Amino acid sequence: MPTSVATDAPRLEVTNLNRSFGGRKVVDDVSLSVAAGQVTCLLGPSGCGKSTTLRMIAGVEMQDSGKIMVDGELVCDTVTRVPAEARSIGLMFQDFALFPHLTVAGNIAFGLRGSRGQKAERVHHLLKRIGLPHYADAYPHQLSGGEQQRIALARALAPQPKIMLMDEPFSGLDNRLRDDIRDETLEVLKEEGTAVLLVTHEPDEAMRMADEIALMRDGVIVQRGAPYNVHMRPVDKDAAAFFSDLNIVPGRVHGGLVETAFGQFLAPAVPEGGEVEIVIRPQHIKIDFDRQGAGPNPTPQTGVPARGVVERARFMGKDSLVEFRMDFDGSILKASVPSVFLPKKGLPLWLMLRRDRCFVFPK
Ligand SMILES: Nc1ncnc2c1ncn2[C@@H]1O[C@H](COP(=O)(O)OP(=O)(O)OP(=O)(O)O)[C@@H](O)[C@H]1O
Repeated sequence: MPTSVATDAPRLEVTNLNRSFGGRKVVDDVSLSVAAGQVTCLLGPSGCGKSTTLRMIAGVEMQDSGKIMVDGELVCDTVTRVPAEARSIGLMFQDFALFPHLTVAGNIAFGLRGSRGQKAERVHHLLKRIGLPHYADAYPHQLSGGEQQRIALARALAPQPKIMLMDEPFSGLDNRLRDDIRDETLEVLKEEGTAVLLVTHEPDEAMRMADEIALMRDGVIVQRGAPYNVHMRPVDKDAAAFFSDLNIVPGRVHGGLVETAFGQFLAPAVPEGGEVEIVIRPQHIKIDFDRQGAGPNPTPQTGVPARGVVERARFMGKDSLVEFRMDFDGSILKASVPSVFLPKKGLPLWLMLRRDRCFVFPK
C-alpha cells in the first residue's frame, strides 16, 4: 500500500459492505468509520455478522460489494484488492495462538522488519510497556493466560499497524483478570494511536471499551453512537433489551397520548389507535410502601404510582431484584433496588416509573 499522507479522513472507513452466503445476506449494507486512537465496538448477538465484517476488513474474506478505505486510500472494492498483509492491520482473536516454538521476544519480533537492533529495541519497548520486561526469553507455555494475552497484544502492535481488529479477544480470560487486561490493553492501544475495531457480544465489554458502539442485528447496523447514547436512547425495544432486562407496559394511543396505570405518556409519532409499549429498565422503577392503601405521593418525575404485590425477591450480589404482580392487569414487573431489599411474597407495594427513563415505542 502506498505511504499515506496526513489526512482528515478517518483511519478506517467502511462503506456499504455486503456479503451473502448461500443466498443469505449476513452483512447488509454495513458502513462505519474509526478515527486514529479511537475504539469502535461492533456489538451484537452471536451470528449477526460481526466476524464476517471483520474478516472482510482484514482482507481474508471478500465482500460482494462495498468499499474499505484506510487513511482515505482505497484498500478494497470490487475491482481493487490490496492483499491482507499489505493493509497495515493488526489482528487479535480469542484464540491468540502464540507460536509455541518461539520465545516471547521471537513471537513479538515475528512480523517486524528492520535491522536486528531496531527489532530488539521495539520488542524491548513493548515488553516494558506491557509490564513483562523479564519475559523475553520465556516460552508461551511458561506464561499464564493473561500474560500470553498481553504478549499477543505486543505481537500485534509490534509492526505499528494503523488499525487493530479484535474479535472477542478477552473471552478466554477469567472474570477477575479480564477487567484489568481490558483496561491495560485500552491504555496501550490509545498510546499507540491505533484505530481499533473490536467485536463483542457482551454489552458490558462494549460499554467499558468503546468510544463508539455500532449495534448490529441480522447483518445490519441498527444504531451507532457513544456508549451513553446507545444505552440511554435505544432506537427500538430490541436495542434496549440487548443491554438489560426490560419491563413492558402496553398501551394504545388516543390524541397523541398513551393512557396507562402509571398515567399518561406522550406518543407523538404513533398514529391514533396505534399500540405502543412503554419500556423501562428494572433499575428505573421506584418502590414505595403501601401506607394502608394510600401509597406514595406522585411527583412530576415519577407520575402516577400503581400497586402490585411481591411475587419474588432475590439478592443478586450488588442489588436486589423484586418481581411484582400488578393489580391493574396481573402482569409481572421487575424492579431492582441497589441494596439488600427482600420483601415477603404477597406484600403490597407501590411502583413508580422514572419518566425520564421510559421509552415509548410503537408495537
Ligand atoms: N464461510 C461461510 N459460509 C457460510 N456461512 C457462513 C460463513 N461464514 C459465516 N457464515 C454465517 O454467517 C452468519 C454470520 O456469521 P459471523 O461469524 O459473521 O457472526 P458473528 O456475529 O461474528 O457471530 P459469533 O459471535 O458467533 O462469531 C452466521 O450465520 C454464519 O453461520
